[in-house]
This record gives sequence, structure tokens and C-alpha cells, in this order.
Amino acid sequence: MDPVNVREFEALARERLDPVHYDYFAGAAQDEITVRANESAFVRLALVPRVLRGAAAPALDVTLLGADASMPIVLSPTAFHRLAHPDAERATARAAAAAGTIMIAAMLSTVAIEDIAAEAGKVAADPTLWFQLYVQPDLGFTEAIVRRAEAAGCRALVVTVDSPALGRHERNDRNAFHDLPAGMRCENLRELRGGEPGSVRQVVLSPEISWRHLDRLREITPLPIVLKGALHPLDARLAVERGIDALLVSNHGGRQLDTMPATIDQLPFVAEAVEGRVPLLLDGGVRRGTDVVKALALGARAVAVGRPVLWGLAADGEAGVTRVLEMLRAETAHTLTLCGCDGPSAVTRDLVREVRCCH
Ligand SMILES: Cc1cc2nc3c(=O)[nH]c(=O)nc-3n(C[C@H](O)[C@H](O)[C@H](O)COP(=O)(O)O)c2cc1C
Ligand SMILES: CCCCCCC(=O)C(=O)O
Repeated sequence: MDPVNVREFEALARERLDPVHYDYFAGAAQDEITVRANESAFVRLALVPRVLRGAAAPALDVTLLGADASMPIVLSPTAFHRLAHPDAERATARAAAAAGTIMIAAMLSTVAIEDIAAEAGKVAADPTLWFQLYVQPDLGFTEAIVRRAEAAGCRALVVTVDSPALGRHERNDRNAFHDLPAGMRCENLRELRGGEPGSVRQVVLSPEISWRHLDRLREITPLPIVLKGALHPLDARLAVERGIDALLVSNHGGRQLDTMPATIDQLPFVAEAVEGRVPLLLDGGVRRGTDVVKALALGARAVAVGRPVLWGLAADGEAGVTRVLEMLRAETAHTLTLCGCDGPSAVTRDLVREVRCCH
């Protein structure tokens, strides 16, 4: 049966994936409290629509750091797409470009950033790619990978800062899944020194990464910098003071520190801290158009989706990712119409209210 929503795509992906790889994608840190919270927090928020506004049919397009996106939904960076489908990030890039939205390509992709960009360029004249970076203590490598992203045409750097160490995933421990299968590698890591070229084991997630490294990135690249994973309002304020261009409010899909708050619960605190000085994006648990509109109401300019894209990819390659993105687009348009809004910018805080019990 054809999936009719993102959750049904997950069920189909689960049937098609090696169970060890399904666990890697679906799993999260320790008791997996945060990953569940991301979704359930949306359930605790109710939409209170406006009526009789005579609103036009909604236009979904938004501008993010100077780039136009056809909807307020972009692709979160996720590693290792080849575990989901042999076409890997190539398929994802084509689907995102055809949908007219932004793909944040992961540093730990199984296709090189140059090839991802070439693939996106086959289906859209002016696709937008952003590049996600784990700053490496090997600053020579960090600078080289930034140069590669620039040369490939990436238009922003998304620096993940929630990973001073790798989250403990007990599913991966149980499955003894700690490396990519033979023949698969991280194609952007060829120049990282030490160990086998392209091996994920070369990546260093270091607690020594600090604001100094962000300042250094600012010096070496003209690309806008998006900070991914700063949830504390004081860090959000520091980011603005240090010239960061946007924040992606994220708890890494619950995969790093377990028991972090759901991102949709934390968004209002971050929004209050930045006072509209930089655009906010949010990821974590977005599975429905209603979730998208709730995030817009609480201060996000756009949302990003991680696992939904992987479910589409695993279920049916490029066509599956396309279907997932189009489902979310249609649901968002429908929700906006039902709320009396003619587009993302018409969504206001008063459309959302917290409810005590689950629906
Ligand atoms: C399988 C998987 C791999 C991920 N890999 C990365 C990564 O390499 N870099 C990164 O910054 N975030 C990574 N993330 C986190 C996502 O960017 C995103 O924050 C998260 O998936 C959003 O939650 P959602 O899956 O509920 O949409 C990964 C998430 C998943 C599920
Ligand atoms: C040692 C690097 C592993 C990073 C895994 C990618 C990621 O961010 C995630 O799975 O989440």
C-alpha cells in the first residue's frame, strides 16, 4: 500500500532496511527520551485558527540567508545515505533540488560534496546547498573542507555544535554497529589525516571546540554561518553577538545528550534571546504540516527534517524523498488555509496554545 503520511513511510522503510541500519537511523541516545519528546511536544500544542479572513490560497516560499526556498521545509544534514539506498545523497540532492528547497549536505556523506552539487544541478538551474561541518581539531582539514564546500557552490556553512562527544546509542552497541560496511566510506574525509582515508573512525568530536573556532571560520570564509544545536538562550545570544547569521534550533534528533528538551518547547526561549536579530530554523520531530505551522508560530522562519527524508530514501530512493517532501508541502499548505493564513509570514504566535492533556 502506498504511504499516505510520513509515519507510514517510516513503516515501509523499516520493512526495506537492514534492521541494524534501521536502528541506526531511528535510534537515539540512551533512554531515547528526547527523541520521543520531540514528537510528543508537538501533540501538546494546539492550533487555534482564525476564520473569515478571506485569505488567498497560501504561497509557501520563504527566503533563507538570501536563498529562495519553495517552502519553509528544508533537509537536515544526516550522515550515511548509502545505508538507506544505493543512490544515496545523489538521490536526496535531486529530490531536494526538484522540490525547490535547501539540502543541508552532511560532512559525513557517502557521496562527495562535489558530486552532490553536480547531481542537484542536473534537475534545477540554481539549487541551494548548505554544507554541514563538524569542526575538526585538524584545522588544515577544516579549512580544506570549507574550501571544497565553497568551490562546490554551497551557500552557507552549518556548524554542528552539539557534539563535543558522540552520543551513546545503545541500539548501536547492541547491534555492534560502529563503522560503515565494507566498500562504503565518507567521501569528504579523504584528506583527513590519520587512519584509513574516508573512514568514519577518523572523525574527531572534540570538547575543545570553542567560539575561537567559530571566529576562525568567520575569518576564512565569506559564507553565512548557521549554528546547529545551540539550545541555551545564553549561547543563542552569544552566537548573535559573535556574528552568527542564523540558528538551527536542534537537539540532533535526540541523538546526543538525552533528556534535552524537545526543540519545539525550547524554541520560544531561543526566540526571546535573539529578539529577531537572526533567522531561526528548527528541527526535531517534524512529521506533519501542523508541526511546521506550530514551529512558524513560535518563531521559526523554517523547519528542517532529518529522519523523514531517510524514510523516503529507504522506501523508494529519489521518488520516496520527493513524495515525503511533497506530502509535507501539501499538509503545510492545507494547515495554513485552515488557519486562515495566506503564507508563512501570516502565521502569528496567537495561533498556538499549549494544552494540558494529549489529544
Ligand atoms: C541517521 C541520522 C544521522 C544524522 N547525522 C547528522 C550529521 O551527520 N550531522 C548533523 O549535524 N546532524 C545529524 N543528524 C541530526 C539531524 O541533522 C537532525 O538534527 C535530526 O535528525 C532532526 O530530527 P528528526 O530526525 O526528528 O527530523 C543525524 C540524524 C539522523 C537521524
Ligand atoms: C564519529 C562520528 C559519527 C557521527 C555520526 C553522524 C551523526 O551525527 C549521527 O548519526 O547523528
